This record gives sequence, C-alpha cells and structure tokens, in this order.
Amino acid sequence: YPPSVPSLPPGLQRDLWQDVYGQQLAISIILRALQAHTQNKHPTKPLVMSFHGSNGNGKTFISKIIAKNLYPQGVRSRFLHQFHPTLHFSNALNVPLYKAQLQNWIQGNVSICPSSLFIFAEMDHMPYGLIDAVTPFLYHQQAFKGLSYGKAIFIFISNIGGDRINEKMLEAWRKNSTREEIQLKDLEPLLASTAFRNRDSGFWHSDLIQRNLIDYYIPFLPLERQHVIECIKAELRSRGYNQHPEDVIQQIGSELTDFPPEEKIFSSHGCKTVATKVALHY
Ligand SMILES: Nc1ncnc2c1ncn2[C@@H]1O[C@H](COP(=O)(O)OP(=O)(O)OP(=O)(O)O)[C@@H](O)[C@H]1O
Repeated sequence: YPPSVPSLPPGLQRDLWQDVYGQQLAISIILRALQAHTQNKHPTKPLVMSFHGSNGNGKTFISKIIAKNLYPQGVRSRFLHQFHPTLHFSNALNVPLYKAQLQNWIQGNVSICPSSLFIFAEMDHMPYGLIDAVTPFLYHQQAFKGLSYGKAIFIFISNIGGDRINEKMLEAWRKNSTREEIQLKDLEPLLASTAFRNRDSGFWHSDLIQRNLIDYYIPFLPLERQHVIECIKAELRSRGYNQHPEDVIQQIGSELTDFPPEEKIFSSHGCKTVATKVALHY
C-alpha cells in the first residue's frame, strides 16, 4: 500500500486499502481530499465529495468506512447524518418544507459538532431543487449566521454518470489500457456535466454544480471478476469460513451477471449480490 498519511486515522487507510477492491483511483483521491481537509486547522469551506458509479461498486461501503474511522462511535456516531431521499424526502410537493428542515438540521448539528459528516445517498432520487438547500453552507466564508461550517464534510452518492464511467472503462479495455491508467481527469468533467444536465438527477441545474461547490467528483470503476472473487472470499471469511474450495468460489462468481454480454468483463451489480449468493451456498 502507499505510505500512510500521518494526519489521518491509520485504521481509515488500512480499511480502505485492505477491504475495498478495485477502487484505487477513488481511494487515493478520497485520502488526499481528507488529508488536505483535516490538516487545515481553519478550513473556510466544508469538504464536498460526490461519489459516482454503477451499482454495488463500493460507494456506500467506503462512506461507511470513513464514518467508522472518523468518530469514536463509528457509524453509530451522532455526528454522522445520512439522508435517503426515498425515505426522508419522498414527496416532491414538500420540497420547501424539506429545505427548511434540512437547513435547520445542518445548522443545529454543526453547532454541536463542527466536524459533522453529512451523507446524501441516492442523489438520483433527490427531488429537483432540494439539494440547493445546502448551498449556503458550502461557500468559502469564515462564518455563516455566526457559525463556521468549514470543518464539516458532505458526501453525495449516486449512480449518476455510472454509464459514462463504464463506457470509458470499456473503451480503455478495448484499447488494452489497464485499469490503473485511468485518471481522474479522464472522468471528472464527464461526471460534473452529466450530473448537471441529467433531468433525472438531484443535481439537475443545481447551484451546487453551477457555483463549483463540489470539490471532488469521484468515479467508482466497474468491478471485474477478480474483484468479485475477492468480495466472495471476504464474505466467506466474515461468516467464519477461512478455507473454501476454489470451485465453490468460481461457482458463486459464475452466478453473478457480467457486461457487456459478449465480452463479460465487468460485474453488472459489482459486489452487491455477493452476500445473498454466498448465503445460498453456505
Ligand atoms: N469495491 C468493493 N470492495 C469490496 N467490497 C465491495 C466493493 N463494492 C461493494 N462491495 C460489497 O458490496 C456491498 C454493496 O456495496 P455498496 O453498498 O457500497 O454499493 P454502492 O456502490 O453504494 O451501490 P448502489 O449504487 O447500488 O447503492 C458492500 O457492503 C460491500 O460488502
């Protein structure tokens, strides 16, 4: 693994490099972003990262690893706030009310813990206009309404742009480029423009993008068979099976679908269905 970053919890780096497969690009950007943010004693702007990629590639998994390692109570910390639009913002007619509630929530919680972490999952399902409620908190400023928001972290998670990432990866694969050759600059502009232009995206025409308030658009690459095999092994280990016959692992792997149909290079749902498939065998 790359040398560890002294200002970040060692557990965070270990968990990311050891437990997450095939997302080296995302991990290295996230660690650099967190390092820069935590080293700055008086950040004037919260850190804002947007995770993009298709199903089951580790976006939620990584956000949980971050939360687990940033707070003593881990994912149960009261400083971690997770929002799921289909659960919390299900009625598009209530957007004005949700906006007011969201702003109160952020303000109240940052006043208790300046280093609060706000995770917005399923940005694809966020009602139009709602996410702009967070815009006032994200500008470079010393304080907003007497409170400094600079130490807070915002993470957005979505499948928006996942197809574009997958297309680029397929293109690279057909040109014999390796996964490691893909760089942020190959994908980041695609993600920002797709999020802004896609009518089905919670970022559609949002101030957040227009005003460049998202610091990093982080691509999650589609997982390949070798990564899925690692996920199967990890799932077996978590169930107490340390020895497992290779043919069973291959059998479970073959039950997962791949794309494109002809070449079958990438797993259609990443590692998402691995736990269920393993459960059928053990
Ligand atoms: N890159 C990965 N490395 C290791 N395990 C992974 C990876 N991606 C996914 N997993 C496993 O699959 C499960 C589901 O992944 P996760 O919830 O992170 O997917 P996601 O990218 O958030 O997908 P979705 O967009 O569908 O919400 C995780 O809890 C983890 O066990």
